[in-house]
Amino acid sequence: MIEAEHLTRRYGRLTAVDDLSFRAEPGEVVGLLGPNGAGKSTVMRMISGFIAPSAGTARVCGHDVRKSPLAAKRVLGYLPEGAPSYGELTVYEFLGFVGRVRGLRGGELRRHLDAAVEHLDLHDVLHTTIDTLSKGFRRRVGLARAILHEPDVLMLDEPTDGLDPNQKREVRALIDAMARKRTILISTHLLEEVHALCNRVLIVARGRLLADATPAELELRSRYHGAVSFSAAGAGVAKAMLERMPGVAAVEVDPLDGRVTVLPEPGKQLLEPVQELLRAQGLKVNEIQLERGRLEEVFRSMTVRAAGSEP
Ligand SMILES: Nc1ncnc2c1ncn2[C@@H]1O[C@H](COP(=O)(O)OP(=O)(O)OP(=O)(O)O)[C@@H](O)[C@H]1O
Repeated sequence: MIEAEHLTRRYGRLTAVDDLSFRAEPGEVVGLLGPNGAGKSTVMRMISGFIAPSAGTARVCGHDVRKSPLAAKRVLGYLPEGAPSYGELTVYEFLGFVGRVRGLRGGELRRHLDAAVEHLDLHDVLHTTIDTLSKGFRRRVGLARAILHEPDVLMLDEPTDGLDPNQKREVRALIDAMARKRTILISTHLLEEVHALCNRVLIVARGRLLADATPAELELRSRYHGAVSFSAAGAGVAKAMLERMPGVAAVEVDPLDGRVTVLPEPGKQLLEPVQELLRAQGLKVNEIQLERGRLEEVFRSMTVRAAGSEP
């Protein structure tokens, strides 16, 4: 479990992290989502004990990261931004080194190494120098390093940043497999990552926590929640009629593909009335969809509002 209470970090006059409180429980993958410079890495650096908070506390599995740093580090695996490692070592040498630093020796070290290599599928590159690996494999080595001591809590700072789409998918599948019993905190600025991995999201901007919710709860806040979208030949003609329909807040037509989206007033159901109107107009609908809401729009409106709230 991770508990952050009123975490604050100031750099001179800049408050990089401002009074942030949250909990992440075992079995949860919590996404720390925010634009560049929001303070995500600073939060992780404080929880990992890498830098000290200016105020507030963090606990990892109940261990205060300031008062009991060794106990906290023992239960925490951390993949820092960019997953730095010793590039001139082979994967085997590097993980062996990390294991020894972690206090593992002999058979115990071998068992942990084997498990991490197996989990991250590193057999084929075990004796390859890290600098010569693809980015995807280097990230896997970083993840192997983070889980080597079998921690209960994992913190991954932008774990798929800089990877190509296939590598991103692979790394996400690996993280998903690690999630079962652990507490995982992932920082990202990618909404697709939240969709793919997280069961809870903390939205931060300018160091402040703007939302702590499940992706589904955030979708509820979207003005597209309950919207009906469809494409049909000649759909533009129906726009004016749809706009006049009771319960409709707005109608948008995509300038690129002509897809129509009918946005509801709060709490209004539009699927059936829209279908009825289209039928009555004799429009042949190719495909019609009821939207759950758009995380992108919620994220953008929250973070833009936060950016505008102060000089
Ligand atoms: N050592 C430092 N000295 C001064 N300012 C810093 C330092 N580290 C971070 N900052 C500032 O604190 C703010 C938060 O930075 P942080 O790296 O935590 O953001 P982030 O959300 O992780 O961004 P990114 O996604 O770009 O990595 C930024 O304005 C950054 O410039």
